[in-house]
Amino acid sequence: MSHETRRALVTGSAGFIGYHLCKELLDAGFEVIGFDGMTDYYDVNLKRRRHQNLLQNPAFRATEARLEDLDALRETFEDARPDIVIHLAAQAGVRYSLENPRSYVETNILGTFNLLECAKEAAPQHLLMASTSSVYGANTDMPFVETHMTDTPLTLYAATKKSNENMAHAYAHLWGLPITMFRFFTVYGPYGRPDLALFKFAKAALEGRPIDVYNHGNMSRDFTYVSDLVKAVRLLIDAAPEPVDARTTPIEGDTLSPVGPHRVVNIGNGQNVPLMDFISEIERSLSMEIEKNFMDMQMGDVPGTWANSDLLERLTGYRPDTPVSEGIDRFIEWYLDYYDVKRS
Ligand SMILES: Cc1cn([C@H]2C[C@H](O)[C@@H](COP(=O)(O)OP(=O)(O)O[C@H]3O[C@H](C)C(=O)[C@H](O)[C@H]3O)O2)c(=O)[nH]c1=O
Repeated sequence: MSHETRRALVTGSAGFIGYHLCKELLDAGFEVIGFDGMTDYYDVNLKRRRHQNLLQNPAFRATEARLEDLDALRETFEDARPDIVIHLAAQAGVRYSLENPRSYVETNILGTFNLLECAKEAAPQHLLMASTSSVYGANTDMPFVETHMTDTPLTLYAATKKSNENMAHAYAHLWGLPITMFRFFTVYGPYGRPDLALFKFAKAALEGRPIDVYNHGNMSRDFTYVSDLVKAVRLLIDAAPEPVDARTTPIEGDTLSPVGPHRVVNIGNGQNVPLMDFISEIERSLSMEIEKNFMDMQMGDVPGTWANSDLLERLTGYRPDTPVSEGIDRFIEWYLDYYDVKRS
């Protein structure tokens, strides 16, 4: 490996987005050090398989430990000596935060605090961390722009992610640590999380069961294809927020903090797709009609999301653009193969 090789530490490397990001970084020539708690929020075998796939590449290695385990995290940082840190490990999921709120505080608040402390000591060139479109909460002014109000979270999940944005701001200000926070919009694709709508809908349909459709289908999402998202993250690595005294030309609509190298960026597809259209695309892809069980709005859910991705494009020259029809086809192809589904 050449001296030029950059080392990236990725937390949540066995997770859905982490897995795809590690692949993207390995393809781009990074040495990648993964860190994952392998929690049993969903099927751990899927997480194991993702790590196994990554381990095929000699430039990847990983530690299995929880973020809450400060000693293990510190040891990983000392071993990795990362140039770049990408913090994706989290307790994710909107609705599960009503069932098990404590896990969000433990992983997202305490775990992220540990991560920030380790990053402060390791002083990487750039720390990039995941936030979520859920921070827009009760805001209905769409598309969501990064400068919109995010003071009305509807779940503890959103509240912990907004706290992460604020904690990161304090560390950027106090210690000069360059931090980019990305707000992800409903990510989907192969190797996706089993609790996400696409996975649940495809599984139920193929097993001949009805799907639960929330708010009687009157919802919409900015569904973002995972390969687009990880490409955006990779490009943002080289767009670190500058220190306050080294700034040149301002960027229109930038969220750069006036008191530290901290910026927030939406990563979304820029399309507001009605839930029923998303379901129709799954039916088209599977060539079958799916039985629907229409339900009321779920507590804490937001009716719609839609990203303004102008800032991402100004920073990287790129904006996600995979249509849901294409992304769903790629997911279904993966699902049928991975679970060895025989169709008549
Ligand atoms: C699981 C499920 C979902 N839905 C609806 C609810 C939404 O309108 C849409 C997509 O739901 P999904 O759970 O895939 O994604 P979000 O609720 O947007 O949440 C996800 O994206 C955000 C950004 C994160 O930050 C969360 O971590 C992530 O879980 O389908 C149903 O109608 N039935 C179902 O069984």
